[in-house]
Amino acid sequence: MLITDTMHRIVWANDGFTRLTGYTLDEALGRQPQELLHFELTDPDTLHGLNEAMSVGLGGKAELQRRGKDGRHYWADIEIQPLFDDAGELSGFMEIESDITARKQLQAQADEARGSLQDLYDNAPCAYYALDQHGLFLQINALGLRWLDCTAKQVIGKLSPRDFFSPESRELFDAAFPRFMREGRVSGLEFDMKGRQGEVRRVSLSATAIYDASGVYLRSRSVMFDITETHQIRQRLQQLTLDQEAMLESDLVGIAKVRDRRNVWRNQALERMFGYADGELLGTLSRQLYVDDAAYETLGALAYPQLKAGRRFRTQLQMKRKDGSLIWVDLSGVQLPGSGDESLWMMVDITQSKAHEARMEHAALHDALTGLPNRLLLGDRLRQAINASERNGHVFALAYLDLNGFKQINDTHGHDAGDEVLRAVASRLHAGLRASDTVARLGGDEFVVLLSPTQGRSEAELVLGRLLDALSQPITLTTGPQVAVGSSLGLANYPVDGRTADALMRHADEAMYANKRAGRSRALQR
Ligand SMILES: Nc1nc2c(ncn2[C@@H]2O[C@H](COP(=O)(O)OP(=O)(O)OP(=O)(O)O)[C@@H](O)[C@H]2O)c(=O)[nH]1
Repeated sequence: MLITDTMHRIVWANDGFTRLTGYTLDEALGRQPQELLHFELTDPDTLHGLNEAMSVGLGGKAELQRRGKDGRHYWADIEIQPLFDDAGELSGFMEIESDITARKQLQAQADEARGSLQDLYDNAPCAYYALDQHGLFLQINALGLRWLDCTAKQVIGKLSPRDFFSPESRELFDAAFPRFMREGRVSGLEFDMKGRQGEVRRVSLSATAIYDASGVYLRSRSVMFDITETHQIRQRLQQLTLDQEAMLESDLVGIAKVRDRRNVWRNQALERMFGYADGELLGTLSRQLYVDDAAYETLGALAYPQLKAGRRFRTQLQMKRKDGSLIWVDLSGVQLPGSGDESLWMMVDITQSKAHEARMEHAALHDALTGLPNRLLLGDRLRQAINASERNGHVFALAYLDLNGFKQINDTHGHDAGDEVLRAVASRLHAGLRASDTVARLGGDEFVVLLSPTQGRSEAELVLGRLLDALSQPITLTTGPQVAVGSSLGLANYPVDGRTADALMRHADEAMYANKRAGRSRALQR
């Protein structure tokens, strides 16, 4: 404690002053406390306010930073009171100063701790908030506000998280919040939340409830994590699993996982495709799906080296159903990565498309009316015959055949009757030949017979003579009448009459016309 005169000069100080500042009374006398104990970090505004008050004869209170005689800084709590003489005139000031350094230090530490907690609270990677019993925000950290795109003022006491939720999430919240208030805990609830600017997040919420002494709910302590990315990945994985299951359970593709050629997994489509009951193929050897041992061994020998080399194996082959019937299968296999010796096989029943393919191929190469090979297939067979004869020196014959009087049948009995005659001619020609011979219809009433290698020309002529005999027999139409057609024939022998398909055809054609012109209905002249 000290006393100053009106000029703020120290006129008295007690022992406490000496203990606090280090200055003796003698050293202090006549000096101003400000000059004696001034410390530059002292808040100038506080000091100024105090001086102002004293200049008009008032006292005041302040917390100031001081420096003692030994240079030690300390915080002082200062209370100044004006002193008056008997006449009521201001005679000086009494100053009571106490050391509050320890308290100030504690306060500073507490402020710092509070600051770092606030920092943690605001910048944590999650939203922290508290909700009152109506579900309204009592408090929310900076990140939470950022997610909502709101200021604290806009939400505290006014809004609830549910105001930012999708309709489904709102329903979930409305059901969960009363239960949470009763049970005091909720964990990992997921909501879809949308900030005011429209940014959508998936959040996971956990909270504990705080109650007063009588068990009345006061507030929540809630934490919300942004799990948008995890949620998206989870959804993608789910979709992928669904896709995969759909694919594996596809009705069209039979799938088997195979180890040591045994089915360790299969889908139902596989069993359906091969006529087995559900589960019947599980654990069985794949041998039973093959036509025979040879097919099974051949497939294994072809496929497994490819699979081991990391390549996909694919083929089309006939396989066997449980009832023994055969199906065409498009089979592809691949080694399963990281599975040791397991491979995955996919099988598609292509029986129908194979049959369709065969029909298309037949249609492209055969005459629709008679079913005989057409010009295209004849050309192919002819070239094959030439190649074979070039290799082995055999001879063969080609005959061009054209009906006579056919137009008349059409004109008299109708086009259907004409068709019937063409079919009858085709069947007679076919019946009169060996399997290795070819009879083709070029169109209209023109046919070509390709005889496989013969012993000589006479043998060919013998066969053709029989054919012409057969053709000259009357044909009874389904409508009743009998008709007869003649035929002119021209022969070409390989290699004497030509070495190419074109040359042979031309020669036979010309020979046929020559015969027709000469009126030789069944002549065999060249
Ligand atoms: N019904 C039927 N007639 C056909 C078909 N293709 C061609 N024609 C007919 O067959 C007839 C062939 O005529 P031509 O070659 O003069 O027959 P042709 O009376 O035997 O006389 P030549 O061959 O000269 O001896 C024509 O009237 C064609 O319209 C067919 O697929 N079905």
